[in-house]
Amino acid sequence: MRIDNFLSQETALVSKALEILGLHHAYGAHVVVRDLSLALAPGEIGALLGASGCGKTTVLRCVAGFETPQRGEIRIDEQTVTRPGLVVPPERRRIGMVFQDHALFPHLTIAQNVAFGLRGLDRRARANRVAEMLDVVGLSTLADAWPHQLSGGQRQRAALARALAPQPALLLLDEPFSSLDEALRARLAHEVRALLRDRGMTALVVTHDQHEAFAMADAVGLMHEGRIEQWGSPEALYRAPATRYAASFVGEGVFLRGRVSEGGEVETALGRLPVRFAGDGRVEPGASVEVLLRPEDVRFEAVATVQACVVDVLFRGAQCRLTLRLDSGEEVFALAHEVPLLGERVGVSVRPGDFPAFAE
Ligand SMILES: Nc1ncnc2c1ncn2[C@@H]1O[C@H](COP(=O)(O)OP(=O)(O)OP(=O)(O)O)[C@@H](O)[C@H]1O
Repeated sequence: MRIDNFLSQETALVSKALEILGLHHAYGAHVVVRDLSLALAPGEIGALLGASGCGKTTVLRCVAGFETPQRGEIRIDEQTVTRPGLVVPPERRRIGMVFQDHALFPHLTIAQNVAFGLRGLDRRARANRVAEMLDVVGLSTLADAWPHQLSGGQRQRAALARALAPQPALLLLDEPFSSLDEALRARLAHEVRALLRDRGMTALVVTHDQHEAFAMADAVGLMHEGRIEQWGSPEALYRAPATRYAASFVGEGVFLRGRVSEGGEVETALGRLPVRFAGDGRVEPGASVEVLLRPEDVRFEAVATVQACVVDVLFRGAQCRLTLRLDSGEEVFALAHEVPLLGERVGVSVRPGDFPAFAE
């Protein structure tokens, strides 16, 4: 057997907890999801990240069974739940859901909310499962409280316990923490990731907040106008953006103009920089390109051959983010521990390594 045949058969054998193939959905004439495909292995946490209106929630609603796409197939735990001519109803998809707005039943206690999806179990098994789930999310002492007596973060934990209680095959989370303040959001994202990993739960999170996506997911799909622009680990999205859009959406940074030299490096106002081109990786010498520089790529130094003027200082506690204007008129960010004076001229250098570059 040829090695490539062997590999493709191996790949086919790896089970998938969620598979979306060629999904296409329009509301009337307005196409919002275009030929979108993705897969999650069992226990994997994926995130769809993107600007408002790019179609993330629509993908989630198709997976949940609330929307019927015009084309494409969705498989949950190897079972087809959506394809042309077949739409399995939401309650038969073995999914759990957590939404932004808590959606707890206000007239039921927290324990009764968690028990809601457990009608198939006898009284004792149900009580045990509720107690276990409340323990998992740290709400055991609030079992008899009413939803309005809980804080926003506690309500989201309760919603998570309710979604996980029936032991779904897949958990869907739609902007789960966006109604919470920033510090709590970061803490809960981290906690929920640990909890889902612990239980081996497969999950798909939809968010416009890259910090939330990075904190929770193993793989992130950056969506743009109904398509996945890039699918990869948070590190890959940040360090090796596949497109200029991905480079500008994820993280902070600036694009520095430059020209490709004979040796494949790029001449810029910060000197000759080694680069990596996305796509097929080839750009002709002489071509105009843009090089992505993140704040941590640029160093501010007392002595350096390139000088710049400090035009802005953003104090962030442990570090400051400086905006430095180069003699070319272009501005770059740099991180610094010391705070220089506004208007001061300082030396600038670039860390060793190569940088993502995009043809103009
Ligand atoms: N039921 C609907 N009928 C008509 N248009 C809709 C409907 N639901 C969503 N849309 C439109 O489809 C587009 C994508 O919406 P969707 O909610 O999927 O995007 P999103 O990326 O989740 O955005 P947000 O983060 O703002 O929720 C938007 O332009 C929206 O106005």
